[in-house]
Amino acid sequence: MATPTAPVSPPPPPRTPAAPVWPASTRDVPGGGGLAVGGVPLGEIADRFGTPVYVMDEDEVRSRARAWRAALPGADVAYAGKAFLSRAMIRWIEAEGLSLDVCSAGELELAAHSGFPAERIVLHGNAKSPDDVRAALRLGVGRIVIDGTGEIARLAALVPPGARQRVLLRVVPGVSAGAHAAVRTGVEGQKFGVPVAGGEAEEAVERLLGQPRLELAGLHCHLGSQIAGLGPYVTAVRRLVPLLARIRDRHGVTFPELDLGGGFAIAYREGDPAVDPGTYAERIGSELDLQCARFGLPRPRLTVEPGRWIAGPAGVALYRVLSVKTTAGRTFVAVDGGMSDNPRPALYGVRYTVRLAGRASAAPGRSVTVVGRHCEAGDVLAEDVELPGDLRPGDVLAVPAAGAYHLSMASAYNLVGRPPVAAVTGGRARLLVRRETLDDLRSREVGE
Ligand SMILES: Cc1ncc(COP(=O)(O)O)c(C=O)c1O
Ligand SMILES: N[C@@H](CCCC[NH3+])C(=O)O
Repeated sequence: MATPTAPVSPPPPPRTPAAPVWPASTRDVPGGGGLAVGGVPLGEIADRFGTPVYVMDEDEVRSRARAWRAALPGADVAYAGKAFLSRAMIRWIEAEGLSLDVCSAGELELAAHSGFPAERIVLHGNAKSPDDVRAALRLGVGRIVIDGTGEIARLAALVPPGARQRVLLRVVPGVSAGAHAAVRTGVEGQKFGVPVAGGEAEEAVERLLGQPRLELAGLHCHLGSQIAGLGPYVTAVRRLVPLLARIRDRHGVTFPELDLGGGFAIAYREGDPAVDPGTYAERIGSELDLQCARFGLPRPRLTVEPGRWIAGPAGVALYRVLSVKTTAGRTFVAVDGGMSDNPRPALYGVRYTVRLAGRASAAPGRSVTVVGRHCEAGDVLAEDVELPGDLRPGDVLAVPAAGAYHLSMASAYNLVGRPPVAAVTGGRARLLVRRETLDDLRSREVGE
């Protein structure tokens, strides 16, 4: 009788390596002083600028920007400003040689007034307002991404006679990817782009090619956000290159550019996978070569649009503990910020890790839930995290991976005012953006 063999399970898919959650400059302060980032003790930052406060590690931002440029020589790396934008951030991105993706006249004007070259700016938006488009044309942005067929004639009509605006067409390749349904933009049935399936994209290309004031330079797609694997990007290339070939066959046009968007995952908690730019470059680059060779197309210049990957891990949010309360067997540590400065837990169910930052503690840890100060039970930052048992009001807590989509999505909920941003580098901290004060909020009240 044959010996029964153990059932053979397929080999596990290759996992993206775990990524650091804290900026590379994070250290323990000697003598029990807690944590430091960029050479500055976080407790000192909390005392100097107040809490909540967002700390951006300038060197971390710059090295992350450089990582994408180094991984993709010759490609265009456009930082997606929606993740976090401030004058300093714009200057760092400019100095590192990146382009900038904006999606409103507000982001665009801030970039232009901060000296960012307009030709390196890409304007996005599924519903660009007349102000957005006018600002883009006045400032001379390099590319405008067309999101729908209805936009084509409207935009062309605003381009002054004799001028030509370079555009890309945002297409939907039918690829479902992203950490939450709300951020999956690569599939049909959501508001962005023009589907490849069913010929809609080809129809839009035809219309664009018929507009002498628009210069269609290529296709764009953005699959979604917080995408940890590369499979979706490979599939997108496999769908977009055949579309490029169909366009070439039908219209005799070969586009010089292909923009594959952003969406690269970062780690929010220890052990989370993240995208590695080098691996992306290798995998997507070789797929692009393969598909282009297959269809006899020259390889277009690639654009990528990382937002979160550059800004997220460079940011640390600091809060002060306001209360520690044990109720019905659970301990809640409430801090002086929450869903008004970080709506991500409430929007996408994301949970963060937290550390005591203002001092060291030898007290044994206990499991607590860190909550915000807002009027909702869902205002939770971190669930069942281990923090020292002697945690008390006044302690400073630090939340990592806080540089992207926190402040840029912050609100004035409960009229607490948005936190300031301080940059750290080389042992020094400086204020980039001041706190929104109650006077700021009251000054908007102009009627009775
Ligand atoms: C068009 C476009 N490009 C780039 C990004 C940046 O995404 P992420 O911050 O996930 O890299 C976004 C947002 O998801 C986007 O909508
Ligand atoms: N705001 C989302 C990502 C959406 C990206 C914008 N296209 C987040 O916090 O994860």
